[in-house]
Amino acid sequence: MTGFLGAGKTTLLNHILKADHGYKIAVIVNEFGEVGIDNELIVESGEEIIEMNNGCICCTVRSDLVDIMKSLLHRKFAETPTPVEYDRIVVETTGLADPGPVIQTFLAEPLISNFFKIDAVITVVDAKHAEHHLDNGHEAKEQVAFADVILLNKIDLVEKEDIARLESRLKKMNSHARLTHTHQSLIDLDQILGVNTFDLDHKLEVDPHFLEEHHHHHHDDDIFSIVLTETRPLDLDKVNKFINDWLVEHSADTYRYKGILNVQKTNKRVVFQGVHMIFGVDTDREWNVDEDRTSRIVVIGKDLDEDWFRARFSECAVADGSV
Ligand SMILES: Nc1nc2c(ncn2[C@@H]2O[C@H](COP(=O)(O)OP(=O)(O)OP(=O)(O)O)[C@@H](O)[C@H]2O)c(=O)[nH]1
Repeated sequence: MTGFLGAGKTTLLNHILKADHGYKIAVIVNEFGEVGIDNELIVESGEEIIEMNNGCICCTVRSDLVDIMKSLLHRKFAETPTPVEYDRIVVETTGLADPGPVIQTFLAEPLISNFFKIDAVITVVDAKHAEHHLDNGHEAKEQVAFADVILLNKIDLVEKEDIARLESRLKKMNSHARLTHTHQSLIDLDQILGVNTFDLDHKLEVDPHFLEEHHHHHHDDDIFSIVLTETRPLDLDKVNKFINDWLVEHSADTYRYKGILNVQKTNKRVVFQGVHMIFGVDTDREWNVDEDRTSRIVVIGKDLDEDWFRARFSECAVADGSV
């Protein structure tokens, strides 16, 4: 499962985990940024969820992916203290991952290619922001080009003629993939699980060299993440002001942001996330008694003004530190 930052991958994953499809699914999630927030946003499902937060699945931690797959194999078939049952594995890549090297990892390692089959490369496309991302970087293009199934998501945010223009652009980039329009990544799971549409010849047409061992993916250095933390409770009015100023001054450079905030006068966690100008703030569960209530925001973007974010976030703390 791939797709640019904020396209709707975790939303799709949650849809898969909540649905009544009868499969046991193991999930591997790779997140961009040093602090994992996705794990907090994935629904409780009792399925095995393995996080990879130490780097990008398509380059620096490809060997970790191999180790995780081998360990899943071992835990299914050998007698181990931590057995796990699954019939399928869903891998959610980061929004900046190039799918080619990830696919290559599955095919190049004999133990993995003997026991696992790639069912489909599913690419979620953000109908609102895709044109900007396709125009400004190579990752979004690769993700579309390598897809077997494309979810053209967030159709609620765009006009019909914009969807038609984007759809025709996507079809020109990849005529092989099946394309479906979605809202909140809601798709009939028969269209994405057990579809057996992975086509190696198609991938080789996209990139004749992608199976070569030395293939190396280079991320644009100007896209990076910063993590903001604050141990003091936050004042909601100040947070609102911070977010307003952020959207006015920095929405173009902030590709994706997610945060879990400890706001004064509420015992619930405040979850804040967005993509460029489109953002949402909501409360979710209550903080657990022993839980560390440090507020954390991960911001991923282009040439981020780190000093501005740090200074402004620290001003959101309540003046006297009261809860
Ligand atoms: N309006 C609208 N918002 C959506 C839709 N699908 C997802 N979202 C929202 O878009 C934001 C990003 O969704 P995620 O599912 O977290 O995206 P993602 O691809 O996992 O993001 P990263 O893992 O950070 O790359 C969230 O706030 C979602 O609630 C949709 O169809 N319409």
